[in-house]
Amino acid sequence: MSESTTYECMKYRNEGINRALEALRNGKMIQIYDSDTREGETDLVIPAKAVTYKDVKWMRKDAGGLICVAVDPVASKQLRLPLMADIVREASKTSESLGDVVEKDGDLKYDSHSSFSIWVNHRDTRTGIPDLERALTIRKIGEITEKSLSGDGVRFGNEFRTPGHVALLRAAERLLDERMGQTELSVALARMAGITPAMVVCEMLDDENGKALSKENSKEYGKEHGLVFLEGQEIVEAYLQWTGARC
Ligand SMILES: O=C(CO)[C@H](O)[C@H](O)COP(=O)(O)O
Ligand SMILES: [Mg+2]
Ligand SMILES: [Mg+2]
Repeated sequence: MSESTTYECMKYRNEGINRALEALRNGKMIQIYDSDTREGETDLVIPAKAVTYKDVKWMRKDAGGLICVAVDPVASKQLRLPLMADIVREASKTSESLGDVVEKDGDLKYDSHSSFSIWVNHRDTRTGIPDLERALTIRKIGEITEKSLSGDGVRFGNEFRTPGHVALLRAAERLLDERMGQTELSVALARMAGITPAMVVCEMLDDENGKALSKENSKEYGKEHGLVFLEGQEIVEAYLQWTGARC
């Protein structure tokens, strides 16, 4: 059986996973909550290639966190997307003040390191911030990820410039074996769905109390908007099933 049809034979005991994969294949939004012991945050999540300016508006107004695109580790390597912390560490060799500020072991209370890469705009944008322009940059990140994974020798800098207004996140090389942030959880789901593994994530924040939106309120929001809500552990278990699957 070919790679692209592998997912068709997979059905998961967890109905939420089946529904989430179906939604993602149809370019629809879902929610991913990482875990009570990590950030304790829920992100809105949608495939980059499917994003329209209305989705950017939705994330900006209803979620309110950072709008980022998580990129598969294989594509990240081929596209030479660096971790921002590595760039700053390198630059600190000639600028001492950067050495003070760069992320160090133990800095993050919820993980070993952040997944932030560079911030980009597509070269066809003007300022890069309006919903239409961010949507264009995001879709183009989806397209270049797809091209890169299909073996096209693409050059990231031909299409994008940095600094920009869309944050790239580089998924960990060993994906869920290494890190269980929404960066890796969303990319794992994309692989399972058989879609391009470039995924938009945006944290849901609470307008009333200044905190991240609680799990309960995120679920309630999801019910009102017909979104599938998944927790990190559910994705980890399904991904294990997927990686061990022989159809
Ligand atoms: O910090 C973030 C970027 O705004 C978000 O938490 C996002 O979910 C991706 O990060 P992570 O993989 O660490 O959860
Ligand atoms: Mg975070
Ligand atoms: Mg997160």
